[in-house]
Amino acid sequence: MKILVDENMPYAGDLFRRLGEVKAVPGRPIPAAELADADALMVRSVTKVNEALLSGTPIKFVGTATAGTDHVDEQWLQQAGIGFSAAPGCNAIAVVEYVFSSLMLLAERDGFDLRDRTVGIVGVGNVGSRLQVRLEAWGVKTLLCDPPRADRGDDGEFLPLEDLVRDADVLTFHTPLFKDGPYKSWHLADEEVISRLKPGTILINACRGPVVDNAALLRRLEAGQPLSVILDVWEPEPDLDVALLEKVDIGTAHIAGYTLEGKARGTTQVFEAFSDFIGKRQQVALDTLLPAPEFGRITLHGPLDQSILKRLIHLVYDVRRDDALLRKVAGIPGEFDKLRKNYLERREWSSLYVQCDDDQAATLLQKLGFNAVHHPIR
Ligand SMILES: NC(=O)c1ccc[n+]([C@@H]2O[C@H](COP(=O)([O-])OP(=O)(O)OC[C@H]3O[C@@H](n4cnc5c(N)ncnc54)[C@H](O)[C@@H]3O)[C@@H](O)[C@H]2O)c1
Ligand SMILES: O=C(O)[C@H](O)[C@H](O)COP(=O)(O)O
Repeated sequence: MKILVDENMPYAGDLFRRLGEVKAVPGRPIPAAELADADALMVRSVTKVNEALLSGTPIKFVGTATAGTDHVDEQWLQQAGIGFSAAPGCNAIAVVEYVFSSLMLLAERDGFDLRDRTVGIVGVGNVGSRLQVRLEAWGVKTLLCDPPRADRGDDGEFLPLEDLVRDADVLTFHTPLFKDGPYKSWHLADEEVISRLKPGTILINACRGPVVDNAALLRRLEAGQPLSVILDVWEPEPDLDVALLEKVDIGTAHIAGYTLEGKARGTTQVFEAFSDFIGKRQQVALDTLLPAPEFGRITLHGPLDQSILKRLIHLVYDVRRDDALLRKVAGIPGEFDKLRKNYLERREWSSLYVQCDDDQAATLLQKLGFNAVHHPIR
């Protein structure tokens, strides 16, 4: 059995080799000749999976090691009898930590306490709900918008987008990209929505570029609308508008989900789904794959305040490194994808063991996702 895996899928070789012959290939585009004799295809979000790619090939299963699935024509796969699995939630923690890393940066730069701000979360799924939990653990008020969940009658107070636009100081988007249908999210933040944002609003897009109308956003910023903007995703990718990048406060190359843990979870989720599909069910413990982190252990004296939390967060991951890397190469063909391919190792907060002599600091850090313990420190 021949299994094609995207070359940007850590641990894929080691895992899929247990099931067959593995060939690592570029994802943008997948070399057509490799598909001619392959049985399974494991992709990332850069590969459009549809009839044009797979018709006439022997592919029987497609896995995408990503949360988003807008690059996959699931309806066609189903009618073609091709098995499919995504990796829901695999990188949700990474995106949450990206958002925190960015907000801590702006809080320090602009001199505000995050706990005095209200954060509007649009899309309260794997990412949005984890973001809500961590923000609330830190004492930040959140407002939630998720029409599909509201319509399903899920617990929680779900508000219309207009309310978040009116009342939130930070508006952060975490929806799938739906180009049409009842929950269309294409240009959810259009020119009208953007123009109604309060002065000083922080606008974040870490889901899919076209959820925010990039041309409209640039027009509003050029017209002097006072916003802070954090963009991890762009319309279009990889050829983002450099003029927009120059106007945003933080701009990165679609890497919000790129922790080692997030990528490893993505790979293991599709590996497990494929092993199940072929009737050779296997499970993988994530910690057997991951190396020791660069910073493994730290001691913290006394209580936790925003400045200390900011330093802890940035010790594990400081978004400025990815912002600087993108600004250096933006506009040069091929460089956006190269940044993503050669992404520097990044870990999640849980990789940092924090020994605290303050009980409350330890409890709070645990709630925020650090591996914290309360222990007297000599
Ligand atoms: N930048 C990155 O690296 C990165 C990483 C992970 C996910 N993503 C993107 O973020 C999206 C969200 O990720 P997730 O794991 O939370 O997905 P998810 O499917 O778990 O959650 C998405 C939520 O959005 C809601 N939603 C759908 N349409 C909506 C609309 N029109 N308005 C408001 N809410 C709506 C859904 O009901 C759901 O609760 C993914 O689909 C993916 O495209 C990006
Ligand atoms: O949908 C996702 O999971 C993310 O957007 C993911 O991080 C995208 O990364 P890629 O698949 O493009 O490497």
